[in-house]
Amino acid sequence: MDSIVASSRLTRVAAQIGFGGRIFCSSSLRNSFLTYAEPTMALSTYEHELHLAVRAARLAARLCQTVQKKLLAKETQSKADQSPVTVADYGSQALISWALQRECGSETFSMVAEEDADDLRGKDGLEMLLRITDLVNEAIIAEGVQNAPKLSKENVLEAVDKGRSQGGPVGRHWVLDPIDGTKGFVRGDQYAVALALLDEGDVVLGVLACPNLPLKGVSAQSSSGIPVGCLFSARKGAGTMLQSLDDSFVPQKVHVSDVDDPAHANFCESFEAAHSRQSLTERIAKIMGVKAPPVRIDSQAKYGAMARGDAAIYMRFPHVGYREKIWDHAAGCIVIQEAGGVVCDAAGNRLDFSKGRYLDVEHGIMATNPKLMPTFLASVQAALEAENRVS
Ligand SMILES: Nc1ncnc2c1ncn2[C@@H]1O[C@H](COP(=O)(O)O)[C@@H](OP(=O)(O)O)[C@H]1O
Ligand SMILES: [Mg+2]
Ligand SMILES: [Mg+2]
Ligand SMILES: [Mg+2]
Repeated sequence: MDSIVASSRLTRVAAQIGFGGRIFCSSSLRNSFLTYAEPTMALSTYEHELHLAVRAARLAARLCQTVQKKLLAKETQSKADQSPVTVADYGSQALISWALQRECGSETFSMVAEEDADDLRGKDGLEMLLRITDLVNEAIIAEGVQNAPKLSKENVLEAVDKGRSQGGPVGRHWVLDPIDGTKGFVRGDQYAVALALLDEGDVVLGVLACPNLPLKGVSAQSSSGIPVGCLFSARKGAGTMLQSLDDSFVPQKVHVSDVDDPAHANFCESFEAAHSRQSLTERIAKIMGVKAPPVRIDSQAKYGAMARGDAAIYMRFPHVGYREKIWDHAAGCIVIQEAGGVVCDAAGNRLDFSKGRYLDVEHGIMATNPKLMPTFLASVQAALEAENRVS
């Protein structure tokens, strides 16, 4: 932790931005913030939006932490696709939607988010909805947001349903996974609150709040004394920063691993075998000459871990028929790219987040540093060809 030192200056500036009530950062009041803070400290492109995203993701992460500590069986449901969703997924989405609309205004607000409120409407969802409404109001009170009205259950339904946008190549759209890695969350393992901003089809900023990720080393034991709780933030052209989720350390720039010898590289992949074909990734690693066993963790925490060099390679090859969604990769993708990494599909195409809620890719998603990418791509293609020959 030696290089991560506390800074009252940065913490003070950060505290002036956002929901603390000291300065209300709606776009209409943005200029007054600039005048107040420091006339020379003009916020460059998307800097203001990144601050909002960081504050919103932190707020939601706190709600998730509260819930994860004592999650009850009745607080988890199964969605139509059999995947789990909890009161914290909905609560996180409602909070972020509410917080961003409060700052940015609701007229032109657009958000592409994973959850919708369908299952909360009607008798069967009422108990869960009441619990979510309590959690959201408690989180707002705990944050000390000034003049915040108490949200009704209808307000919560509306906030969740704001995430139904179709996104696309025109205009600005927030992209949210309120809990990425819900299976990890329910298991008590890794998960991430993942928030990105799409502008004219391009991801321009991304935030990953990873409450259970150690500040150093993805596999650090709790007995090591290394604090837990990371927040990665990236802005186009400005790099990727890592700070502690509790804001007690100065943000630090991170960089992907620069290893260029596969024999010294390691790779990360999904914890859940159902989410990525582990026999294929094993084959790819073998062809490439990677010797280390896979680091398996849930959620886009993988992208964060990779952005700071914990793993040199990321692989995700879903089983046939699965279609990726943009919220599962938008924030993580820019976090890696701004840390100097490359993200693409198995044909070497960059990921295109401008096509709506889905993210269509060839075979899967892969990431590494620019030096390893040519060998990595060739190994993936060789492994896929070998698989075709067998079947
Ligand atoms: N059969 C499947 N194949 C691939 N991905 C799947 C899947 N079922 C669910 N997922 C996605 O995998 C995400 C978790 O990623 P990871 O495998 O890296 O932990 C889930 O995000 P949610 O937990 O937000 O639903 C979900 O979108
Ligand atoms: Mg889900
Ligand atoms: Mg997800
Ligand atoms: Mg999710």
